[in-house]
Amino acid sequence: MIQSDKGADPPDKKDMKLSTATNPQNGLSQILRLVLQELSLFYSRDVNGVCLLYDLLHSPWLRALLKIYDCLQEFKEKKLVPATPHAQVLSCEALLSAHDTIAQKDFEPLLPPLPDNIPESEEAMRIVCLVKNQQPLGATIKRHEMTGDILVARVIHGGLAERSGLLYAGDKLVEVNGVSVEGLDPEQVIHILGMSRGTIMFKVVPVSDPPVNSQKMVYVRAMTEYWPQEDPDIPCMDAGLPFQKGDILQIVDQNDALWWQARKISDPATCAGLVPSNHLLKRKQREFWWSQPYQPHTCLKSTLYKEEFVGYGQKFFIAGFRRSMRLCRRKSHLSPLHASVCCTGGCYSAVGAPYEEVVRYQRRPSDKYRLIVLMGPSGVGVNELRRQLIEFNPSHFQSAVPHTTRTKKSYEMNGREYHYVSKETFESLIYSHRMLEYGEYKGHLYGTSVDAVQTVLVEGKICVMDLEPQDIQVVRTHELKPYVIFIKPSNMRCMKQSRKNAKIITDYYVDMKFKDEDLQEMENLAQRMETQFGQFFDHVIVNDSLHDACAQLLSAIQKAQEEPQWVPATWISSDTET
Ligand SMILES: Nc1ncnc2c1ncn2[C@@H]1O[C@H](COP(=O)(O)OP(=O)(O)OP(=O)(O)O)[C@@H](O)[C@H]1O
Repeated sequence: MIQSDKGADPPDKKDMKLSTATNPQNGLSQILRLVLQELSLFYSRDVNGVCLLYDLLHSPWLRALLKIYDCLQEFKEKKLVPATPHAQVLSCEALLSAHDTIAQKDFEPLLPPLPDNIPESEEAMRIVCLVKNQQPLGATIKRHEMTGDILVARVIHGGLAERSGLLYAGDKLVEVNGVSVEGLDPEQVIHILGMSRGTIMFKVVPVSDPPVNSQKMVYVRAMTEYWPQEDPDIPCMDAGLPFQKGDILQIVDQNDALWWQARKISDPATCAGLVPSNHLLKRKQREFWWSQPYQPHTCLKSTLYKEEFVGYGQKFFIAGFRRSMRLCRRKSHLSPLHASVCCTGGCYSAVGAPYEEVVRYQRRPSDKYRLIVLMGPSGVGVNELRRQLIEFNPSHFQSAVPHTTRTKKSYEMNGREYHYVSKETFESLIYSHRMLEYGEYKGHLYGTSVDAVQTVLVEGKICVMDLEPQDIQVVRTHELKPYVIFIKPSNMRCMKQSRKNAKIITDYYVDMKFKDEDLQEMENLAQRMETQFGQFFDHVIVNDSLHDACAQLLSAIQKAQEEPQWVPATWISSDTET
């Protein structure tokens, strides 16, 4: 039996490969030697035995021989054969002929000689041939107000015309596909272009100084929306780029004071489009797009006041969940104090800058964590999610301890539930812009200070705070680099189901169940918040299933801290740490 013949075992496959690779001769003679050795053992055996045949077929040397045969066969098939027996001679001749043509400047087609008597005023023409494909040509034309000439108004970045490098803004069109454009309207020229198939030939008088785009690429966040179809002023509606609040745009050309060229970073492959410049959009916003100011939740009226210890009854104490603090937050916009400071403090007005310059920011492991801001309509679950997050990992996530002017109760501790301060101290914090949010409730002031947030961040923890949207501009500083997560209700049908046992907090009822009107109000408010403040939201989570929403929140926070994000450019340029 071959199995018993251990002494004649072939060297293992790996070694065989190695030795074959270093010296093919050695490997082959080794195999052949093995074959002869093995064959000698077969002489004395019964040639009719099935076992013999079995052993023979399973013997490693036979397989090795078959492999060698396959390799030889493959090599024979692969052998390269020249396409023609004279290939080498032919290629040599072609090279020499090309060399001679270039050396003798023997180019075709031969152009007729220039006439001797060209008047000085004769304009040089350029003939441009573009092959039309599915894409637009990427250029706009206009009629010169004085001369009536048809001019290339702008060449769109990334379009066919720009990529050809042959058409420039300011070039004068003379002919399109052999048809003179003299006296035609731009619309008639567009019609000729629309009718043409395949190649389009332009005869142009080139502009004397083609514009050079030396500006650096700028990225901006759209703080408003823009719909070219609804803008009667846009020079070419088809070339317009629509965008929504919060879209990140790459501004590729700012040569024109009124109309910039931009592309969305979510769609980088497409050619650019026209967008109003910062100056123009600001003007348009003032003229047409004054959106209705946001009206926060005002339906809660104080009648019966009963202190409720929201924040207790958990496994441990978490600051910033007190009922009075939460009710006060909702009313903060109504406070006259808030209004007076807010206006001098540069809070967001409905007509703010339409574009905000942004850059990519990647937090370094040694940097403090970014502040996490949760916001959403009252009752959507902002506090529930914040509480779950802190309970999930209290050594990693924490709330800031708020300030209040009310007196400390016997069971409270200064710096645990609140920082208890005098009205004067509280107001001086407001006037020195050290309060991120504040409000008045039942004659007392409540609020969260920058320092309270910094205390959490300096400890190397992630500070998670709940904020009303009208306070968003106050926290948007390079110091805190907030990442804003909007918590959104799902549709009414799902909310009715998921909020069956949920309790709403009001200042006259404790543990009141959600009514349909509450859910409807929540949905309306969420829509208004999104419309007015959507540009500030870095991430949106629909809070339907609490479990899913928590998981999404955790993952969003991780991304905010560990992955590059678009942030206002001012946060980075004024950041001494980076
Ligand atoms: N996904 C959810 N499924 C079921 N119940 C939820 C969900 N999210 C929140 N709740 C419940 O809804 C109620 C209101 O939530 P929460 O107190 O967090 O609201 P809120 O957004 O903080 O509003 P407010 O600031 O007015 O208190 C609570 O009883 C909470 O447990």
